[in-house]
Amino acid sequence: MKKIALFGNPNTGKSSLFNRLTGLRQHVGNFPGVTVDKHSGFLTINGKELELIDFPGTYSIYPRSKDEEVVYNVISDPKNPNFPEKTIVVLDSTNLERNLLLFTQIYDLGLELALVLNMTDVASRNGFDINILALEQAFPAATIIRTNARIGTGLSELKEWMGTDSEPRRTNQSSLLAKTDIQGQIADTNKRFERIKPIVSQVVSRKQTEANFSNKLDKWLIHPLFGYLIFLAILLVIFQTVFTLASYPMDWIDMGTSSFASWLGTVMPEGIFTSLVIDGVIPGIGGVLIFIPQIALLFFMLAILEETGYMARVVFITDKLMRPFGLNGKSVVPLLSSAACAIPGIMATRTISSWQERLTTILVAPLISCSARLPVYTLLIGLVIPSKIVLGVLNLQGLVLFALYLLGVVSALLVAWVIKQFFRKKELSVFLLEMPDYKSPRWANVGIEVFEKVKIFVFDAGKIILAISIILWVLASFGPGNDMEKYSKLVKAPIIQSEEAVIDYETQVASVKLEHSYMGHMGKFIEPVITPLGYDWKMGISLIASFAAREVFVGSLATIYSVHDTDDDPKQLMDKLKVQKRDDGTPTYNLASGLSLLVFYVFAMQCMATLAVVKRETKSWKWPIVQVGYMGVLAYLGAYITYIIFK
Ligand SMILES: Nc1nc2c(ncn2[C@@H]2O[C@H](COP(=O)(O)OP(=O)(O)OP(=O)(O)O)[C@@H](O)[C@H]2O)c(=O)[nH]1
Ligand SMILES: [Mg+2]
Repeated sequence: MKKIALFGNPNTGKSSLFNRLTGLRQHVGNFPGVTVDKHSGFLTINGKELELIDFPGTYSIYPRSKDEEVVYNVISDPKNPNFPEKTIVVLDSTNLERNLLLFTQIYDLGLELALVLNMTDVASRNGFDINILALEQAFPAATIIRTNARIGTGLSELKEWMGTDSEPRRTNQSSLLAKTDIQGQIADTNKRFERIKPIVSQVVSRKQTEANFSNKLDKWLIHPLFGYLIFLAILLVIFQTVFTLASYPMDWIDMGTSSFASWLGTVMPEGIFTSLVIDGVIPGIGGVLIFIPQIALLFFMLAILEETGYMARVVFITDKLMRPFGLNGKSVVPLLSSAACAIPGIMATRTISSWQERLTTILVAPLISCSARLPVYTLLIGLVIPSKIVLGVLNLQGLVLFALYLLGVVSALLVAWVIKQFFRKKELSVFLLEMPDYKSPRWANVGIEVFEKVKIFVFDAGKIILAISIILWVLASFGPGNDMEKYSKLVKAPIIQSEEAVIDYETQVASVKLEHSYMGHMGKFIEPVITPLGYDWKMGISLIASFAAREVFVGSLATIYSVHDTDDDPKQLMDKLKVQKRDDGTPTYNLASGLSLLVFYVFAMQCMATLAVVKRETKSWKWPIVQVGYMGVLAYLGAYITYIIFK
């Protein structure tokens, strides 16, 4: 079958054309780097079936990153199964000078090609006048077609060209440089711009129009001071929304799953299977559903920012700040989103086209303190930090909370810097980023984006989360021999059958059972390892249980210390923890062990949902394992040092 390739700079409308021609739904976004892999679709012209391949946008055929290699690999090798018979190079008519670099590189290879001038509407709105005759003279071997992919003008002409038979042409690969010849590529790029400049000045003339809408807005939005302030304000709004608005549906989901579970408890016969469903499967499913509101809301807002073109400005103004750390401007939104939850944050790294920078962002994102750490922070701070005023106005507890968040951010940047030293990859220093015009968002695109993100999370990450929930349930519900039964019989049954006494009895039984379960044994087993950090086996159990999710820490401590209803009265658990003593009579939860636990929670990778998403996004178990490893080492060392200092 005849293959036709779509090449072009990022954000020139390749995917829009592809969708128009093939009727498929490729994700389109007003943001460079939306397509990160090639996609093919089929169409029939004059009874002949053709395969159209949409490639990721690149500024040059020489790759600057892994995902851009796909273009070079195909075009440098006529034997490649995807080597096209015909090639369409899509150019943004408002920026010919930059777009022609890639075009001349492909033109010189002698392929059968069409030069598609897209965005003609934007060009004429901005007063550009393009002299087609002069362009034809400069590139006689190419067919020039003008299009507007948004509404579909010029498509019939393009289809006609695609349908005509072409004579087999000998491609001329001699102008192609080696992929690794960076010096040669830079020299070649400079030479090409020398050649392009006079062509552009002949082809393009521009009427002096008033500063257009986009330019006027940009005066403020990429202003060196106001740009940042506006961005911060927008972020504040996003977080507030994700935090507050999402908390309602999250509460409903939480309530819904727990009341469903307790209802099931009343109708199902008592036994292992019921316990599996109620304590393993339903909390597992609930643990997946609970993240949906945050994911949907965040991506709804990010999709709007992306569609309008604002995101490209964010990338532009933050890029310089992030480069020294091996990150780029596109890492900013994922990292900031991680303060709400690392899961949508990591999923948002898709827009980072450089694999190295994307991986770095993914690896450090969970170091940013997320909302699940907050209950743990609050409990422990309340326990070991006195509520007093320091430096005149600051509350010490608030200050510690702030310090924990700061520790997360600083360590994320430092780790990113360390990762950069590992990679040491030479990237071409020419970084071109263009500002797309502001456009009003297309709601269909926003909807598709939100739906896709939620779907990926539920189906791919959901499976793993459910599996780990069940494993944890097994560990907590079974124990060696029949110790669990034996010891729980020793708990004295209440003499007076008041409701309170019964609940009290049940929570004590649960606590004894947990102590003698596999999980309890694991807690005791790891005790020697965590004693240097100032922890005992009870904390050990909670640490293991909170591998599922950090907030489980509070709940499992409540079970161990036989406190029921932490939701209604968190003070009850705190009071109980305050009076716990070690063997030598000192309090279990003192400043040193409390701070050590806090530091542990800043660093430790205790969220299976995040791991599941990292596995999904990096398509291998390698990176989640690396993440658990390095964060575990940080957590252990950090907690150890903290304990030594404050002991
Ligand atoms: N006004 C106007 N907008 C267009 C035109 N063609 C595409 N767009 C818009 O430009 C943006 C980018 O389009 P895409 O099709 O995603 O561009 P792409 O070249 O595939 O981008 P990458 O995959 O990132 O390289 C979208 O918001 C489109 O709706 C056009 O001719 N006129
Ligand atoms: Mg695309």
